[in-house]
Amino acid sequence: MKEKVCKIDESQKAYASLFHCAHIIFPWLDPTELASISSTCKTLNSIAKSITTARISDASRTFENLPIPFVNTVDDQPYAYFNYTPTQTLAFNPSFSGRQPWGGNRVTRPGLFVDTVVVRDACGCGCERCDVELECPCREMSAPELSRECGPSCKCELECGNRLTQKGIDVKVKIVKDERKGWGLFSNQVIKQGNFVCEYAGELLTTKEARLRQQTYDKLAQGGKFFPALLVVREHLPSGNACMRINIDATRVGNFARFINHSCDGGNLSTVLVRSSGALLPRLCFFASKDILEGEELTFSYGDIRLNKKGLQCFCGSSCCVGILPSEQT
Ligand SMILES: C[S@@+](CC[C@H](N)C(=O)[O-])C[C@H]1O[C@@H](n2cnc3c(N)ncnc32)[C@H](O)[C@@H]1O
Repeated sequence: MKEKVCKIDESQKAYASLFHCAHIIFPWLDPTELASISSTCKTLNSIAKSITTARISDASRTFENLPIPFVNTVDDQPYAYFNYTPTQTLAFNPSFSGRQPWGGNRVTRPGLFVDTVVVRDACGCGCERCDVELECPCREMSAPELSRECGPSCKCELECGNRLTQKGIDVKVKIVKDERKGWGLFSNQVIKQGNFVCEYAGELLTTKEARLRQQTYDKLAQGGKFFPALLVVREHLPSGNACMRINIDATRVGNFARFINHSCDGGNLSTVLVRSSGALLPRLCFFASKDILEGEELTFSYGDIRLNKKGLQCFCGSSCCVGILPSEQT
């Protein structure tokens, strides 16, 4: 009798260890791995299900202030899988296959991402309260589509009134699947014209690397199942000549802005390059260009140039739709 009790203890211990290990390991698995391991036994299946439910409920892995849920009523893909960064990051090696835990009980920053690339000894402001000090030098605007905020070289902290785009998301959004456009970003509340929506975060690439990746992405996108998110931003001089080019690739590593689809009518978002004092590069930020209703899709124009006349078909549905997505020489 005594021996039997011991045996039960042992198997209970083994079961508890399996349960414990699964909770640690499963958040690191990709959807295919999770699906195959969940078919092995009932317990693992229920742990995998709880991970999937948590992933569906928040694309941002709690990196953002508000959860960003996935909604899919068109097929059985519950969520899109990618690595998350809330702000821009240096490029990873092309062979990078990094993973982040997602959907577990504990969320820890995996140390995968670098902070803002700063300029050492750059000038910043010395204000105590930039929102009341009108003379704050960081406030000056250099162009209508370029805004300036306080940054890493300033004395003020994140609570400063002149760091609007650095505090993360402040509006409710969701990611909804469409049969033809793939996932898209939708508002989950009314958003007033002029409100900050989000930054476009991803890997910062050299132009050489951007061109290489674009070639690969173009081929993969032909199949209709791959959605690249490489954005090229050009900063222009008043003369109209481009003076700086930034390549942001949110395909493998990015934030929820990677789900914003194109609209030929310009959509309801405008892009602004935001420079912050002491940061080497500006960040691309989206603001509401008009009042946006709850449930409306958030879109912007990917550009006007369509070099590839046989490019991907556009399904924006606007009255001025050109029929193909913008494409230009990267
Ligand atoms: C930045 S991603 C947008 C999110 C993407 N729909 C997804 O599922 O991940 C850009 C890609 O989405 C698709 N896309 C964006 N706007 C579209 C549109 N108006 N019509 C058709 N496809 C679109 C194209 O495949 C494009 O390369």
